[in-house]
Amino acid sequence: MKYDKLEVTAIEEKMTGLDGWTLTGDAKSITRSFKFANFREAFGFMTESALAAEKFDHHPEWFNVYSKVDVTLTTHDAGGLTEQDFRMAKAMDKAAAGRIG
Ligand SMILES: C[C@H](O)[C@H](O)[C@H]1CNC2=NC(N)=NC(=O)C2=N1
Repeated sequence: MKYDKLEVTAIEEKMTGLDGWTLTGDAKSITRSFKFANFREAFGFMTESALAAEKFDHHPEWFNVYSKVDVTLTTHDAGGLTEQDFRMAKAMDKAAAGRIG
């Protein structure tokens, strides 16, 4: 499935409904830093996110150190943001809910 790159106006509208995420200066990706109580919780979040990534065929760029997971979402195939990134952001928020330390 091919997803179209979103226009800046559509991105800005979507950002208003997405708490905690930041649009990067080039408007090609969104980022969020998740902090958990410990590594177990962080890895649980990553495991649940990985299953969502496979389901959506959309994979995060992420960097984990102990209880922190820094996430960047972008659609490599489109060279920017698509519906897939916002779908994945919501799935990751859901995976983090109740786990935030
Ligand atoms: C073949 C496969 O569908 C593509 O390579 C998918 C896999 N996961 C992906 N993840 C992300 N973030 N961007 C993509 O463009 C992408 N493409």
